[in-house]
Amino acid sequence: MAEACRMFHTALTLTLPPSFSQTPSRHSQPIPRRHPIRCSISTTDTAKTSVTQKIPWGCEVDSLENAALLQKWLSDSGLPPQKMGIERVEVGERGLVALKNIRKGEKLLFVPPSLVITADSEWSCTEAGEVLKRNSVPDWPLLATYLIGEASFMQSSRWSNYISALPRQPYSLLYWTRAELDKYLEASQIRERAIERINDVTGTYNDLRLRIFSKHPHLFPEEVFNMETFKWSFGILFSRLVRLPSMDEKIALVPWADMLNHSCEVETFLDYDKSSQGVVFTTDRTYQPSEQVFISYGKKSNGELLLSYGFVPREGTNPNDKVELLLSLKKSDKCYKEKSEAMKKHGLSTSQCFPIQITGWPLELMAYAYLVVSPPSMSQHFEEIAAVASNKTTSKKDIRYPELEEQALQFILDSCEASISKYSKFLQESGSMDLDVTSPKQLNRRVFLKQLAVDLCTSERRILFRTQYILRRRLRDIRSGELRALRIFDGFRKLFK
Ligand SMILES: C[S@@+](CC[C@H](N)C(=O)[O-])C[C@H]1O[C@@H](n2cnc3c(N)ncnc32)[C@H](O)[C@@H]1O
Repeated sequence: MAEACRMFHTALTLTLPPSFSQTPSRHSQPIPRRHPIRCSISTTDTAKTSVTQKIPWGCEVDSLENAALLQKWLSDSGLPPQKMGIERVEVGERGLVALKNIRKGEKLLFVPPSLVITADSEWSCTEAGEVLKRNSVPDWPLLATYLIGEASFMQSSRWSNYISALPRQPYSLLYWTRAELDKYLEASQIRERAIERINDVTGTYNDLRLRIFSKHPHLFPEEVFNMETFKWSFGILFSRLVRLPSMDEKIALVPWADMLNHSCEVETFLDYDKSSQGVVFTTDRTYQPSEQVFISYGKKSNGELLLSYGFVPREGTNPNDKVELLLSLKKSDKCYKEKSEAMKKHGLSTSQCFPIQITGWPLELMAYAYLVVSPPSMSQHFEEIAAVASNKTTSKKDIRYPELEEQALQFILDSCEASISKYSKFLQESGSMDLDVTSPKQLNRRVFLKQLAVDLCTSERRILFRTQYILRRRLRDIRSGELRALRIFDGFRKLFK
């Protein structure tokens, strides 16, 4: 799923194209009967009421009964015999476990295209699909609507066994309220990403409602297609949708394959295999019977994994972990106007985030720091530095201003320390908890969210501590080098005297 899941962190343009044709459907087909469902219409505070009471499909996250029915339906529908079975597992609640010895380099799964859900899948209500396609609804909102539509048909949908095995409430930051995000993720930039994502999903739903659903209420009744059900379907898409590079980069829900959990220690991902004509992955290690089999959801940081999948890997196990460091240009800067204009011109903001890994930080961050600390005498270079900071330049990237280096590093260090103190404040206040989050069902929601936040903040602060250490050492070296140079210069002066 690595490649496939890379899509989840690309900027998501959920909003629909501005011009929606309102042409009525050419051929109206009888609409299959929907099972009566009672979904409440859009709520503003999502956590006040549990979604479990609202979404009448799907199952508890650890339900094996529905998973067994899924497994049987898949076999009856053409899924070849498998070397793995769905079981309750320690990491990820349900997962695929080896039933036999599995070799390294073996291809597994072979899910045929007929069992894969894409934007081209047939709708139980053909007319609804046609309306969306006629309105050029992009794949993500189209699939979200498709999933709700199929779910509402329950047994009459061909995907009913699949949908019944999906979690009724996927783990996702979409289900955190604004108050919970503010309280638990105040220190982390993931909070902003979550708010942005929630707004995207809300905006997409409102857009669809305004432009399409309200015009075709017989196809998209509000009791079925509402904010609650969209939150569910987007939660499912964020945590299960994959991009299949060898299937023209199509995005797809792949039943069975989406029972595989993520491990930071493997690199293998799902893709379409043209020779066997199925979705497969190739193991990059051996598995003994009863061992859980993993794939990679992509090179994602702990924050990104929490955002889309609702979990944080064990501390220190994610080599792709990173933290976003916020750097800001002060309004009191003598060249605020010139610098902010140069930033704006290159798509930067006066408060800009840069990713930091345990192994270091990008050149863009250093360029941004140079720009912030550069004196008025360097105003002719502002544009050039901003271009490097924005990563949109084709010219040589590695700019160096030795005379500004100490100030730039000190500026980054100050920003890093300000961020560390935010994390430390949260971690101190939350107290040191040692709770097992592998069975969140038993844990009270607040404790569960708090533990996830503690895990995330601990891992992000760890990267910042390392950055702080490197910055301090570099500054110490620069300063001691300067001191040495000064002493040598002083020695020469005395000699000449
Ligand atoms: C693609 S689904 C995998 C199947 C899922 N466990 C199930 O039972 O439906 C992704 C979800 O599995 C869980 N998951 C996957 N990898 C995990 C991990 N390493 N640790 C904890 N949870 C994980 C998360 O809840 C995530 O949202």
